[in-house]
Amino acid sequence: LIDLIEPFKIKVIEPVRLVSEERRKQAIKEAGYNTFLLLSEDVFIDLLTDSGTSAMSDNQWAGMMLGDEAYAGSKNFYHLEKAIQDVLGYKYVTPTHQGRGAEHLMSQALISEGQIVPRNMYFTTSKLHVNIAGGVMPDVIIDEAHDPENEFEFKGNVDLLKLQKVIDENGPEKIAYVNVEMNVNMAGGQPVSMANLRAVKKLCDQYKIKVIFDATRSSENAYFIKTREKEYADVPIIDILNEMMSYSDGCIYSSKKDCLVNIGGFLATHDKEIFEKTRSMVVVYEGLHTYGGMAGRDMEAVARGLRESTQVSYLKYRTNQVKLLGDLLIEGGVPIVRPPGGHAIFLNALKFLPHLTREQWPAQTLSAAIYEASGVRSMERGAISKGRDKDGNNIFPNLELVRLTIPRRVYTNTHIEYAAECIIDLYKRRHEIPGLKMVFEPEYLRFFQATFEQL
Ligand SMILES: Cc1ncc(COP(=O)(O)O)c(/C=N/[C@@H](Cc2ccccc2)C(=O)O)c1O
Repeated sequence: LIDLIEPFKIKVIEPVRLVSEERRKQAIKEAGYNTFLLLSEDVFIDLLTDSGTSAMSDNQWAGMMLGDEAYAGSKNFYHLEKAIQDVLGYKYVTPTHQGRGAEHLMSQALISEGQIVPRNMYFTTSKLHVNIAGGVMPDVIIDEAHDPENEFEFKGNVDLLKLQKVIDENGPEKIAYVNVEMNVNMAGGQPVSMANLRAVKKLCDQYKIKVIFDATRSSENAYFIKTREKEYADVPIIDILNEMMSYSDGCIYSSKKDCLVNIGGFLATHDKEIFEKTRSMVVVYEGLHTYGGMAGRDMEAVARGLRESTQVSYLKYRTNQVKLLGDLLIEGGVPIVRPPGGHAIFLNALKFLPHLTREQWPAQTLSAAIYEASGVRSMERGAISKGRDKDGNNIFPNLELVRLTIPRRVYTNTHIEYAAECIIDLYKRRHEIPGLKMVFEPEYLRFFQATFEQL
């Protein structure tokens, strides 16, 4: 039990309720079988995302009362800058309203038409911002990441041979930067090892290619380095993070995850040139360079949350709660991506619903069926998220997944057990679940707003 014990006690609660099965059937139909379109009040346990859904600490809430809402030079910005310098080791900080703001600035600043941004594995908004800036984003992740059952403990690693091939085939000048995400979301929340980060930087330095991290879940990645790379067993998380970031030129960071806040983002860098480019642009798209679309109080909450995210007792509880869900599902025979990720458990929808064709959207079908059966909301992370290729054809990735994403410091293990039990029950009657057909497809990031009907 000691591995699961919460390093906090609860002071404020927010009531949740399980609406009737009849209402759930109606609600998911009204939402076009897209969990993004459900009303929060119809959701019992919300495992859609870990983004912006954490519970803040008393320390962070106290910080909210210290918001310096000066338009320029807010003291909260300097607290945020100091926290990033201390925890991540970057000297320069550009605040943004959330991760996409930082992705927009970074891609606009560093990419010219036709350039390439190799990344371990794509993320939807990251890829779109690279495309908007005129670039392409080939995946260079190791093959193990595409095998849901493979138990390699650093499935987020960059495949150095694949990266070398992209450089050799296109020439280093065509590479805008190499982009490495930590606890790779689309691979199942899978970490990158310190050894791999070091090797990627060494390779890129040979060609003077910049390395930019997506550090959105880097505290949880640091915890996996501490627990899985033996030389780091006794190294403090803050020192592991500093070393990780030393193998990059800069990062984008959606504060809505590991920084334990409801809104916020930033771009941080060791490189004065990147800083000056992005700082000049932030005033066009986000706000002044000392608030970047955040209120002072929000910057204070991020500064305090980033520091809190380096506490081992918290990271141990957090990642073990995710693993609890994974272990319960494995015990129940439910196919999931292994090993359990840092922020979520990913169901293998192809194995869960083998009677459906890819055009019946197994992952979309499963996430809707889970909600109807249990009131638990999850997110489709398969072909609907992957989208279409440049010829407009649907892409059907190996990883047709449903993400059960655990918010930080929000749900108890009883909630986790309830979700597992309901999914195991659904698995037993999986052959009864009909597929879906898409009836509306928006232009961008279709998974947010597409609607479906049951076949
Ligand atoms: C590795 C990584 N990098 C950047 C961002 C953007 O940050 P932001 O603009 O949201 O702050 C995200 C956001 N991830 C959220 C929200 C989301 C976003 C798009 C599709 C589905 C869900 C999620 O995974 O739930 C991320 O995971």
